[in-house]
Amino acid sequence: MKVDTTVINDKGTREALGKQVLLSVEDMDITYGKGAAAIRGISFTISPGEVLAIVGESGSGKTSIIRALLGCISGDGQIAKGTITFDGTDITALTNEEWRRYRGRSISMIFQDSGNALDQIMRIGKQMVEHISRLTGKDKEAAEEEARTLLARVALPSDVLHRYPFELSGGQRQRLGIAMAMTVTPKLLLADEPTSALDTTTQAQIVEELLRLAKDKGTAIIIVTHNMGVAVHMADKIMVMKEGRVVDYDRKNVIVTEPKSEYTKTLLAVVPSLYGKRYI
Ligand SMILES: Nc1ncnc2c1ncn2[C@@H]1O[C@H](COP(=O)(O)OP(=O)(O)OP(=O)(O)O)[C@@H](O)[C@H]1O
Repeated sequence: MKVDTTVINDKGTREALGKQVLLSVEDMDITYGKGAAAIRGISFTISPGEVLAIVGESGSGKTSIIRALLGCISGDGQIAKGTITFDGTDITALTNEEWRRYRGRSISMIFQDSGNALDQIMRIGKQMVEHISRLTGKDKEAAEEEARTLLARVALPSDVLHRYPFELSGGQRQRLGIAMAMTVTPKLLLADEPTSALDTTTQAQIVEELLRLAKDKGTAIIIVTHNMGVAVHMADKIMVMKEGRVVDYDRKNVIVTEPKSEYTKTLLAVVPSLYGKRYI
């Protein structure tokens, strides 16, 4: 089995990587129904502790790629071509049972509306304790302690444990979903517009928490965002998508200083006015 052990260096050429590549996607096409491939020729790699941002306008294919990595492309979508190698295994060939083992443990996901996936009429404490016990094997007391720690990490008070999801605001529910996704330290965390529903202060806090996860625990993070400012702030590598194709993919500093496509230049042009020079 071939695992890509190269990265794109600052000069835009591939070079051998000292550390192991965690995920390697090679020449992947995704089709929906019988039509031509909606997503074409996707190739990228990510190493432990690295943050990759996938940026692009609505419909450019970001969510399809994330879903392919989770084995759950929506509708009649499928991987028509290419390979996805995760931790040395070709995950395009997994059985449903094997997928279940991967999801939540090795690969975690934060959706745009993570909080809405919760049972709205079951107390949050009960849901968290069950979730933590199932993934970690901890007893009720230890799981409750862990639940408090996770809530603190996303700036939610521990009295949330006694409440129901429907009693929280949308932003609080999203933070709760993010806390649950952090229950185990996944090797790979996929985050699809994780902060778009949150106010600016909470967004910054969640971004810092995600970056800490990458730095301290070596979790590789793929963040999907339409916001180039967030990508430039967070990511080590940036992949820019347009109409189902990659138009730029490189280390952040290369994307910022020498973008290849006009589209990337357009996205970058609005960043300083929105976020100030400190992100560049
Ligand atoms: N279930 C589906 N059936 C048919 N086509 C689909 C389906 N899901 C996505 N597509 C098509 O695939 C392409 C990429 O969509 P995708 O949702 O991956 O884009 P996106 O960049 O994540 O968009 P957004 O930012 O709006 O979430 C689009 O042309 C879309 O119409």
